[in-house]
Amino acid sequence: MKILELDLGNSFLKWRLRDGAWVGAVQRILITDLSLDWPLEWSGIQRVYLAAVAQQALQSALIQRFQQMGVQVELAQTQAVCAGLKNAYAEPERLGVDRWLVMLAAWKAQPSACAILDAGSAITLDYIAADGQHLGGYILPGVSILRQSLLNNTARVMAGAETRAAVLSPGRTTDACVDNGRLHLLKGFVQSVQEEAAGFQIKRWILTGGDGELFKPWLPNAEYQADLVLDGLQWMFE
Ligand SMILES: Nc1ncnc2c1ncn2[C@@H]1O[C@H](COP(=O)(O)OP(=O)(O)O)[C@@H](O)[C@H]1O
Ligand SMILES: CC(C)(COP(=O)(O)O)[C@@H](O)C(=O)NCCC(=O)O
Ligand SMILES: [K+]
Repeated sequence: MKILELDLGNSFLKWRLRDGAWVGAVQRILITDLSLDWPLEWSGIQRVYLAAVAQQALQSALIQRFQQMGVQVELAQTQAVCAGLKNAYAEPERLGVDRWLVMLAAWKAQPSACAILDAGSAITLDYIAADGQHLGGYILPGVSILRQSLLNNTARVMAGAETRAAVLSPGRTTDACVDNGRLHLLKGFVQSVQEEAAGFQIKRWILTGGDGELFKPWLPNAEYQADLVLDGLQWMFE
């Protein structure tokens, strides 16, 4: 059966095709480049699995497009419990479905204590204990949002195009001060949560999300897995 897996985040729509054991390459498009008449070039798809945390209107428009093609869309919903993984939220459905799916994918791949850092539009961190209990987590502004919110709320901090050329040393231009400052902030966060995770007996670290690579130097033993949201969809529906 030909399945289309979709991850509608706050910055990008990511997708891949799956047919039995065959899995296609992941592709992505910026949400701002998505129009309602965006061509859906897929043919012969029998099902669509969708994880969405973007605006409701966009989610509904996407679902409607597939329905017009006669294709059923399975919309992922955050669960309270699945496969021994237990959501920490008192109102489980309020936990972002992308967070739930990355936890599910990590837990299914290896049911052991872990910390999962997902650096997308927002940065999320979630802890899972050895018995599958989600211990909760954190939501932070993402790498781009951090910079953009600074530029948007100050009159004279004017930086040029965004780069990833930052270093951990004092800047001598506005650009360098902004970018290097952000790097220090993120490193400090990672160091702080590593201490906390150790207190929870968590040694396994997993990195994901569009900006996941940026965190690698501070988490050298982390597994980097680019497509955990899409991986999680399979576990939810099959
Ligand atoms: N052209 C781009 N436009 C916007 N963000 C980009 C771009 N290239 C890389 N990024 C980075 O990718 C991040 C989004 O990563 P991703 O995991 O795909 O997010 P989401 O799941 O929230 O859509 C952004 O926060 C930004 O830092
Ligand atoms: C925290 C998020 C914005 C992350 O989204 P993303 O960066 O992947 O676009 C998303 O998981 C979300 O909207 N969560 C709902 C609030 C919560 O998880 O408590
Ligand atoms: K994210």
